[in-house]
Amino acid sequence: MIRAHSLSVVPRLHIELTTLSLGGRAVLHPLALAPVPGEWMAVVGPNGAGKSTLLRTMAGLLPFDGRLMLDGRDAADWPARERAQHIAWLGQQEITAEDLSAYDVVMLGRLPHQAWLAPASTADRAAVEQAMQQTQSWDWRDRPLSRLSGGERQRVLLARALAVQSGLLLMDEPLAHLDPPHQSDWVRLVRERVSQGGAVVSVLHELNMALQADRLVVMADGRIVHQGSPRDADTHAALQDVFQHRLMILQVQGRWVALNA
Ligand SMILES: Nc1ncnc2c1ncn2[C@@H]1O[C@H](COP(=O)(O)OP(=O)(O)OP(=O)(O)O)[C@@H](O)[C@H]1O
Repeated sequence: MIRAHSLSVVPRLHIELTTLSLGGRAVLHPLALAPVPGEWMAVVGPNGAGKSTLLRTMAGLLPFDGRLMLDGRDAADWPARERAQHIAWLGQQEITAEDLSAYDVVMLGRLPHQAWLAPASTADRAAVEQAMQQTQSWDWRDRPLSRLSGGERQRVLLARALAVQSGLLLMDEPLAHLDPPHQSDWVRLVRERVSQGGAVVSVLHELNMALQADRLVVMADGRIVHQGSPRDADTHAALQDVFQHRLMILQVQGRWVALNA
């Protein structure tokens, strides 16, 4: 695996939310969260807990009552291009141009760095190749997205988020469709990002992957009910609570794993 570009700027994001409503119903309740540079945060919780909504809110994609601050300034006051250089987003079931080649999809990640209608620079092309090599999607760079499998497509979309070379990476269910070796590769990529000082926040259903994060954010009913180390007993207790004690959390060869009870 090749090394990622070093991260020059890692912005501090901080959300303080009072409420967020969708379709006239409050789905997020008072909460605060601040990703830490050099840390991988995994957001977990049962279906409908509000994980994706929280992540979309942090990406500035949903209006809410409260404050979203980026480096001490209201995120809405940042020029959109500059903000997009600092925060990369990998969403679920994103609508993408299916006819674009995988290469061109990843190049979309470079838009925040490009002048209006300017051709891709050498740095843009290098960033795209590096991201596609890192996700092992370079071999199908010429194929349209519509002709890729679910997992292949997810690796292209992950490469697009990596190609932004942002200090903050927000990913909603990044492991969807990935087979076990590529899930492990994703964890290695995240580890590499945070070792360079980047901040990563991921919503994950795969608890065994989430238990490898630096911090677990446990959600239920639109609230953060616990934040802590995945190694702490109180974090395990919070997980047990939100999943109705239908889990076993065990240590196997030094690693915490969750099994369905
Ligand atoms: N467009 C919408 N209009 C109304 N309610 C919505 C809308 N989108 C989501 N919700 C509701 O908001 C709540 C939180 O949804 P969200 O997708 O954030 O949950 P989640 O924790 O990511 O769930 P999952 O694990 O199932 O992906 C759910 O109760 C959901 O039904």
